[in-house]
Amino acid sequence: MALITIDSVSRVFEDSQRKQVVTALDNVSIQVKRNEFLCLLGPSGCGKSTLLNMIAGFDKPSSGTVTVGGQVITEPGADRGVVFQQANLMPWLPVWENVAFHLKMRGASKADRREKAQRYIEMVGLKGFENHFPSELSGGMNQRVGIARALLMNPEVILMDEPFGALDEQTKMDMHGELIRIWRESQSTIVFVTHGIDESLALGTHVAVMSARPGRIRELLPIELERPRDPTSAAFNDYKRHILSLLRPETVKEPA
Ligand SMILES: Nc1ncnc2c1ncn2[C@@H]1O[C@H](COP(=O)(O)OP(=O)(O)OP(=O)(O)O)[C@@H](O)[C@H]1O
Repeated sequence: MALITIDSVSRVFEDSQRKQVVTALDNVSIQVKRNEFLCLLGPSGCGKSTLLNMIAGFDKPSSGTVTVGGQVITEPGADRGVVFQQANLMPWLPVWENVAFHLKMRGASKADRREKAQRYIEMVGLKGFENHFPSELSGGMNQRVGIARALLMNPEVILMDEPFGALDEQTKMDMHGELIRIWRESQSTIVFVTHGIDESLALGTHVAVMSARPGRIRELLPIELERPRDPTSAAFNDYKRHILSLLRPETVKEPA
């Protein structure tokens, strides 16, 4: 049984300023099972964030439905944690308070927040930095705080929108390894938006390759590569070649 079902979802935006309509997603259907790691891959503007936002409950389909655990999504919920490209931390709060921020909103005591935060701070490898402030941490460390904050609510699904987009290549590769460890440890289900082919192949159990606007699913690929994945291996590059061919603009056939 699928945990997430995206069923015939379309999303049309009305651009009133330019007096035009934009079809961001056109009849998209995907299913994600528990513990899968789905990467949504496609060119800029193909509707990846729009799709993720609908799973998060920040936006609604123009037609079709998104269900998580059998419930039709109409609003955000604690069953779905979201990690954005920017960690969006509170600069005036130390790491542990940022991690436990949602608990504070729910009125949990300081002792309870501190204790609950610790487990996730350790899970993302930030032990020793509990009392640091965001400005004292690197970009990668701030993203770890954002991931710990999302994990703390113990969500069934973690939704990530290009979370490592602003990081340098080496830090990004380190974070990939960390994220796979966290995904396994937390036994969560992840939907991860990226426009990086290598990133999608480093992470996903599945890669959904999307076409340029209007966004459609060109192919949903199960990725059968052993971990840790070697981006120089022949098998990795076979997948890469196939994805590149899917992303290449369709060539116009000459008339016979
Ligand atoms: N609120 C909105 N109003 C009007 N158009 C929108 C809105 N949100 C998104 N769009 C349009 O829908 C299309 C898909 O946008 P979306 O941000 O989902 O793409 P994306 O694949 O995530 O792009 P990127 O990789 O550049 O972040 C784009 O053409 C965008 O301009």
